[in-house]
Amino acid sequence: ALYERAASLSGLRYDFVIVGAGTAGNVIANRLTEDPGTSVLVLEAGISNECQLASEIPFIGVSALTVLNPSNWNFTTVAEFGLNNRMRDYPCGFVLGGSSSINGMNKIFTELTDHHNTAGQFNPAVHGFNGINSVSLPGFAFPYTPLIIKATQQLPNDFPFNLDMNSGKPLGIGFAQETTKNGVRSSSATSYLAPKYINRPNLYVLINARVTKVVKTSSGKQPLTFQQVEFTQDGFTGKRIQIQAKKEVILSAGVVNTPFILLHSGIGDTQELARAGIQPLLHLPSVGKNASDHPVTGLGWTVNSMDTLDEINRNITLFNEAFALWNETHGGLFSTNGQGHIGWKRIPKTSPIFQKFPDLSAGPNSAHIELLLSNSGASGGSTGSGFSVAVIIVSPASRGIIGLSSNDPFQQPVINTGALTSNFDVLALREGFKMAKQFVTAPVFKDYIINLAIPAAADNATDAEVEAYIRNTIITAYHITGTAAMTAQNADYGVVNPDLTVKGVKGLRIVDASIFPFIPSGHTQAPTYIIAERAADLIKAAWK
Ligand SMILES: Cc1cc2nc3c(=O)[nH]c(=O)nc-3n(C[C@H](O)[C@H](O)[C@H](O)COP(=O)(O)OP(=O)(O)OC[C@H]3O[C@@H](n4cnc5c(N)ncnc54)[C@H](O)[C@@H]3O)c2cc1C
Repeated sequence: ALYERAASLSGLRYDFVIVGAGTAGNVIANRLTEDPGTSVLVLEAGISNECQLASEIPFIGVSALTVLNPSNWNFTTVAEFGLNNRMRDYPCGFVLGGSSSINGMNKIFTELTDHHNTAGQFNPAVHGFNGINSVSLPGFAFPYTPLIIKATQQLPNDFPFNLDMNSGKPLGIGFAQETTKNGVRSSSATSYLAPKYINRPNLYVLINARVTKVVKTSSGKQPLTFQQVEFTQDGFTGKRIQIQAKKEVILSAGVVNTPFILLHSGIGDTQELARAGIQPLLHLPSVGKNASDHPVTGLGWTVNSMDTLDEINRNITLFNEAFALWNETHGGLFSTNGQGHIGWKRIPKTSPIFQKFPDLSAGPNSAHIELLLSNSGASGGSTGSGFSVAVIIVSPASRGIIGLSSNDPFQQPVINTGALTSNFDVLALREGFKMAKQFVTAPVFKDYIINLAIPAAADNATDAEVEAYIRNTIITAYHITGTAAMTAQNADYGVVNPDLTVKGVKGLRIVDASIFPFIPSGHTQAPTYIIAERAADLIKAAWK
């Protein structure tokens, strides 16, 4: 059941204690409690997802929830060197479902389970249909779809149509797939913690419970063991409560908070810990390092059409009509995340980039660049209509860090995504601009595209001007990963072993997006669900 206060819990000892009821944490909670003899407590710092309308409505979710909001940790990065010392908001979910309750819902690699395949926009042969989390196609016909499809026919070599980007072969342009069900967001909370699961008598989920550290339970010469967590429900000065795990503590607090909790527990770089005034217990210098993110910039064009999504973004009457339709039917534009089509492209092998840098993509079928095609202007201007392409580098070379600002677990972590600190990423984004500009040369756009709305990225702009535009406009795809990276058992770096146990420690495992050694060349929520499903099997096998 769901609990609000620790005093209502049945006790202070459970087989497994999971920190974070987010994307991964809820999968583990669900799978481990399939065995009625296994007790699981999940501690979630954030609020309940019940009655969070903005989270439910796919179209407004990201824009409403990435600004200052109770469902969001509302983090801010440090001034980032590669971004001309800009600081940026860095949202993470502070709610049941974690980031799956506030994210953009774009889904790469999973099942489709509902009824939106109205015109053959995906390949049923490559999907399962019984998954717990739901995936759908947009239940709304975007006005630009015929143009996009025609363009793939006119430029088939560079922009082939891809019937299903989740077939394992993502390259090309196809229909977006999203984590929605019948027009409503499907998060790990609405799916893996659905009533039939959360009502299991062996599953306890406590909200408003902020874990401050994991606690060493071994003494003397025993292996270093962490089978206890400390949390509070009443802020910095609140009473600390200790909970014991009979078998394991599983950290699923996400890419920022998982390394933050490890550091506050004395696990990390001993010098960094000592500087922050934390007693070092285990020297594991990779904790918080290797942060990898997908930087996003983009191009926009004005178009010769009134049939775009620009009007709804500025006309409150139209907005309210679409909202009313969603309220009545869960249909219409608001039933989608607004993303009709996505493209995945490789930078050609012959590009001079690869004379200076290695190819960091995962393989010959993995993209370097993602092109998110939007049926509206880049900045939702007050007049006119547009078409825009968000250009994202999905095989970035830059790496950042999550660190400590003090020994106070209520201070926000130091977040430096390291964006654009490798020149590879700047050069790759310039290649992405060329791809986006080439796409709109398809004859079908001749009477549609009027002009590029961004002079700083015009064809006659200098390389320095384009680079300045990129550094000044980069936002994030919110795909940070890798801060507790998995490496081989005997590696001299990394944070977790291939079974996701923390190196050099007993009783502690990490299951969330922080364990990826390399950032996936797609979006990150589907790989996180996959990691969590696999981890649940590993944990069950370890305790059989
Ligand atoms: C705004 C946004 C948009 C995104 N858009 C997309 C998208 O369109 N497609 C896509 O594939 N991916 C997207 N992502 C990324 C994707 O959602 C994440 O990679 C994924 O959800 C991470 O899952 P996780 O389990 O690692 O962490 P989370 O899902 O963030 O879960 C961590 C949980 O731990 C809790 N927690 C943290 N610290 C503590 C503590 N001290 N005590 C107790 N609980 C704690 C948090 O509150 C949270 O509930 C987006 C992310 C964001 C933030």
